[in-house]
Amino acid sequence: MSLRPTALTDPLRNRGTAFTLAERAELGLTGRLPAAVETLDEQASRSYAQLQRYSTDLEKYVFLDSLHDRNEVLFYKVVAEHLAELLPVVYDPTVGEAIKLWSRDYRHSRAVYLSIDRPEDVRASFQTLGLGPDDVDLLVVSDAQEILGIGDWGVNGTDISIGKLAVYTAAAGIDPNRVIAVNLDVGTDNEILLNDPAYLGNRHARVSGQRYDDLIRTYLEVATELFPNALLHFEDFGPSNARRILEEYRDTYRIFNDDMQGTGAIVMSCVISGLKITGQTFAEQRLLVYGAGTAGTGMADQIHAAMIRSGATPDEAKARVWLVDVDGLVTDDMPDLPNYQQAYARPAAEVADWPRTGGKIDLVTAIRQVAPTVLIGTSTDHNAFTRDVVEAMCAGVERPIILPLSNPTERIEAMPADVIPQSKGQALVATGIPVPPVEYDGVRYVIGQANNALLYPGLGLGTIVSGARHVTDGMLLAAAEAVAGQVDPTPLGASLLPDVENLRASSATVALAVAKAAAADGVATRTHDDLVQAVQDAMWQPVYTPHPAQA
Ligand SMILES: NC(=O)C1=CN([C@@H]2O[C@H](COP(=O)(O)OP(=O)(O)OC[C@H]3O[C@@H](n4cnc5c(N)ncnc54)[C@H](O)[C@@H]3O)[C@@H](O)[C@H]2O)C=CC1
Ligand SMILES: CC(=O)C(=O)O
Ligand SMILES: [Mg+2]
Repeated sequence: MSLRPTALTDPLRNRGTAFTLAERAELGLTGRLPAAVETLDEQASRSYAQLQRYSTDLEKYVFLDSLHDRNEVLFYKVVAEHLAELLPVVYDPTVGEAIKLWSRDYRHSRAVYLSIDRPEDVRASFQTLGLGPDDVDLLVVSDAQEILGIGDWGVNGTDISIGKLAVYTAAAGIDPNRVIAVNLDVGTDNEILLNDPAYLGNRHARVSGQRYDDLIRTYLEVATELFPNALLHFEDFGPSNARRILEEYRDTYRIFNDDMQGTGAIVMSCVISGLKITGQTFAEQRLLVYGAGTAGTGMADQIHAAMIRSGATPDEAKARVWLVDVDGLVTDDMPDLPNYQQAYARPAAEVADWPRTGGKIDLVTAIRQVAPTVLIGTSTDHNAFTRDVVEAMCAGVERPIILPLSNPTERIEAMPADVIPQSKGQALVATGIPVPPVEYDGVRYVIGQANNALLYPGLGLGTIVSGARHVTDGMLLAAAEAVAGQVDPTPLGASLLPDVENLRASSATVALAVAKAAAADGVATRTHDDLVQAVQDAMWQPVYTPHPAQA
């Protein structure tokens, strides 16, 4: 029996058993479906019940991934109805497990693959989609060098672009018909992949230097020329490339680096909430970042800028930031200091008499010397925030903000179930992964999820609605304040961030603030009489609209 492509095989058009008899006749589907005509609600109940039969999150991921490839509306209906439960399945942390197995479990190909070995194919690869200049709002691209906290996964990292896009749609109603997931396959340095016969990517080491830079430039030029209104989201690039690309191109193209800017902004939200409790200003903070790569230095940049806005001079602000990386406290006498750490390297003379272990100033020592008000973990160093670390933080300040942000679960610096009791309930904690509340001394501590997923969907929606030419610092700050503005963190045990359950409403609020900031910064290209309504109207809903053939 021949199974030629039909509306049943196109996930963007497919409705399965929800196709009416008239639609079935119109679309050439007569006799191709069982007799029942179901509602979307009935289909969603069945799919959710099917999902419950799987016991592991990875199995659930595979089930939802195939639903996504079968019927896009139904997939988003199920995810939207169970957002807090399913976000960790379609996204972080489960997506990390799926990425490790991606080539072996290869099922489908909804992304665009751009190969370093065929740069001449970039344009043709996008043209195969048959999309016009007004058809695309958003592209998410990754070269997969630093996927979450699990490192280099080459073409397997395609699923991070797809997962980030799924969150854009589930959380902020970005139209899934108007997005493109992209993998830049520049090779991989992951020996496991290079020696795995099942690996599907370019089987050579990562290419860097001029050829890499040329591919990035070609991608930016071609994507912008073909889809001039689209936001170009960069995800999980290595620290040096992430920063270089953002700095070089952010004034020319509409680009956004989620790990630097999105994470920086969600951390800003946490600190804004924390300061409502401590009653301090940004200029009074002392920030220690443990793991000074893409995300860590991106956060340092945004908190440094906030210190200046709240009254510190640039030098005073810089003197309130400390980075600790693999070689301990980052100082300006260290050889081969990467460019992204240089701005915050401490003068060696300043720390000459600080105690050293194995020649380096370790995390606990730095905390004892500095008494940070904010400790951020973006190191991938699992369990690095030991009891000693937490106690040293509490010895320095009354209510330390402690943010173990590394993903996925096997990389997190500390679990709140340990940090809360170790700090006797004093630490203000948020994590990158979702974690349950902690009961301690009769109080229920709700732990906010400081994952950029709470921020970037609304930021993207606001950028699209306003047609912003660039993503400005003002838009990032507006997003951070809009997220923090949705919670009252002052009751004991309250979360620093809004609940994931309310993510859709939260994203709309963020989008509104971002669109206003785009206008204030002079980068908006679209004006709306009623911005609130414009944001609502822009949010795609998982419903079956009248079929074109019936409309
Ligand atoms: N919560 C969130 O929204 C986000 C969390 N992250 C997480 O942050 C972590 C880092 O991500 P990226 O910055 O993209 O990676 P990266 O590779 O750019 O940075 C990691 C940094 O940690 C350092 N490091 C590694 N081992 C260390 C150790 N034992 N002690 C001290 N420093 C160490 C590395 O030298 C590097 O400078 C990942 O786990 C990632 O999942 C990243 C972006 C967003
Ligand atoms: C959340 C995220 O973007 C990361 O862990 O890389
Ligand atoms: Mg990331």
